[in-house]
Amino acid sequence: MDSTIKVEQVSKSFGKKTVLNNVNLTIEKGQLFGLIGPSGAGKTTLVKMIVGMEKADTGAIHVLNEKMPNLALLQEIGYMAQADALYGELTGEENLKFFASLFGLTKEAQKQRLTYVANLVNLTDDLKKRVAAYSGGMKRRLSLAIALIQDPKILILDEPTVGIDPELKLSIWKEFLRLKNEEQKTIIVTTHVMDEAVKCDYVAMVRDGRILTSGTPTELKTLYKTDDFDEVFLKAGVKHS
Ligand SMILES: Nc1ncnc2c1ncn2[C@@H]1O[C@H](COP(=O)(O)OP(=O)(O)OP(=O)(O)O)[C@@H](O)[C@H]1O
Repeated sequence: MDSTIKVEQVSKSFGKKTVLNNVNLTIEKGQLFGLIGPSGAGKTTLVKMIVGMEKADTGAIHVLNEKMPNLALLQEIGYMAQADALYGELTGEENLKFFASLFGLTKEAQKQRLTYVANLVNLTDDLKKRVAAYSGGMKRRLSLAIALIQDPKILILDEPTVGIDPELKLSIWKEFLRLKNEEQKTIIVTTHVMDEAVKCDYVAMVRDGRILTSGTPTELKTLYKTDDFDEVFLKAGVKHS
């Protein structure tokens, strides 16, 4: 098995509610993979299972050929959750140092990564401020920086650009593309914004716990005979309703 992430026949329920229903996905090394779908579709549950924070009821998930969940793989997976998990009483820098210390980085490597990630998300000048005094967008940016701190092979980013202004959003997407193209990172991004979907190499559209359709943005536009990605989603939904 050579794919970086393989999700096979995965289903998950919470109580009586089926949240994921027989999901299959294959994500290759160096791919920027978009999980697109409305609120409640099951995207967060799916990425949490890939990270190893939730367990599938049935089916299997493999990351870098290891069956998930697997604690040893946390070093290789940078995860940015939808809700920021930050220490408000600490400064931005202290938060970054804390998370860096969880991974096996030398002091020098920690310093270099800290400077790089802070600069990347435009927080260098705010590192000495307490996180409790950060705006919502600054907290998102700090969460993104934390996901990148250990230089993982895989990045799993749950709605990474929500609450971030358009200019920074563009520069963050530029960096995702650079990480993928130059460093062969494998990146999963969840979003409900279609202009982000078209930037992905491969897109899976999720609704009601099922993958409605998947393919490259160009393949999907051809398949559904439209240039408008919103319309692809609507047409895929009608086909499966
Ligand atoms: N721990 C849980 N217990 C019970 N229900 C849950 C739990 N986690 C998620 N759900 C339910 O599962 C469904 C899918 O939620 P999920 O967060 O995966 O969707 P999503 O596509 O990420 O939506 P959003 O874009 O709003 O985050 C929702 O109906 C949600 O209420």
